[in-house]
Amino acid sequence: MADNWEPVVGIVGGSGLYHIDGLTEQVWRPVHSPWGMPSDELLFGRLDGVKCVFLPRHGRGHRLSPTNLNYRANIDALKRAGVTDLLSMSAVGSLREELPPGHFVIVDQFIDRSFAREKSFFGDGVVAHVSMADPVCARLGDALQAAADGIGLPITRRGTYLVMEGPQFSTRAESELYRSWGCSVIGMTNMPEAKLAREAEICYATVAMVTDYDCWHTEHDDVTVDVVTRVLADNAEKARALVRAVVPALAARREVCGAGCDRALDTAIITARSMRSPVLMSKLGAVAGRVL
Ligand SMILES: CSC[C@H]1O[C@H](OP(=O)(O)O)[C@H](O)[C@@H]1O
Ligand SMILES: Nc1ncnc2[nH]cnc12
Repeated sequence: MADNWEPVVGIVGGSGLYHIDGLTEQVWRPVHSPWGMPSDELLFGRLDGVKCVFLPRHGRGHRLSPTNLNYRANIDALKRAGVTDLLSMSAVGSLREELPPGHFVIVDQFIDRSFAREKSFFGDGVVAHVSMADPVCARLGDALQAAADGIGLPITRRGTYLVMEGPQFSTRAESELYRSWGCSVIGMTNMPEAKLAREAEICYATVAMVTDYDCWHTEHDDVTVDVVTRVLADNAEKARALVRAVVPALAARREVCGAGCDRALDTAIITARSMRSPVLMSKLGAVAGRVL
């Protein structure tokens, strides 16, 4: 590993989290991507001396819907910005009684039911298949757990996040179906974000912040934006505290990721070198340059 290797922590802020506290040397800068326009400029800065890059997932002012987010441009831009460790901060509905609004979950699995999104950097001309068996980085998950414990923030270590297409919320039958599948929380954005982070060899972890009980719970109102908004501000405060607590711990990383996220492409590309598309190869420079 190069002597000057330095972790860079990326934070994707979801609904309600449009900035983070305590960033020094702050500057918003556009990052251009061959995959199109990211959701917004990226906010560069330092937290306790650690390089950080923040991206509001839906753009400042929440302009972009989950379906229309350019997930590839977002991840490519974060990779270009040098991000090694990415924290996805996401509002979710709860599918379990024991995960009430205000509670946080460190997600460890996903079921991807999104269907109207570009899900890979690869394709005809450069075909690749990365493993998604363990879709989040266990090292980041451990660090988030320790940081949450350190600030007395109750957090659940494991859970499955069901990704729906949206933008409408689920029907009651869908909500009950996902509960019967054992899912813990539901949201609209973490896929293909997690898949693309894996393809880009960025360590990724999700902090799912519960805002509502979706529509299955007989003793709670069905989810609406109003219901969600009532909890968002509180959750955002806790999320900022968690980010501040975890970032210094991530700075201690001085070696390759034990979970292997940063080498995901070692065994993924199947297209013969002589047959690879020069056009796609040039777009893949930031994401896959290490192995191309
Ligand atoms: C405003 S409720 C629905 C909205 O909130 C979540 O967004 P994010 O994951 O970016 O926090 C959910 O996925 C929906 O996009
Ligand atoms: N119930 C819900 N369904 C989908 N996305 C959400 N984001 C917050 N609450 C949600």
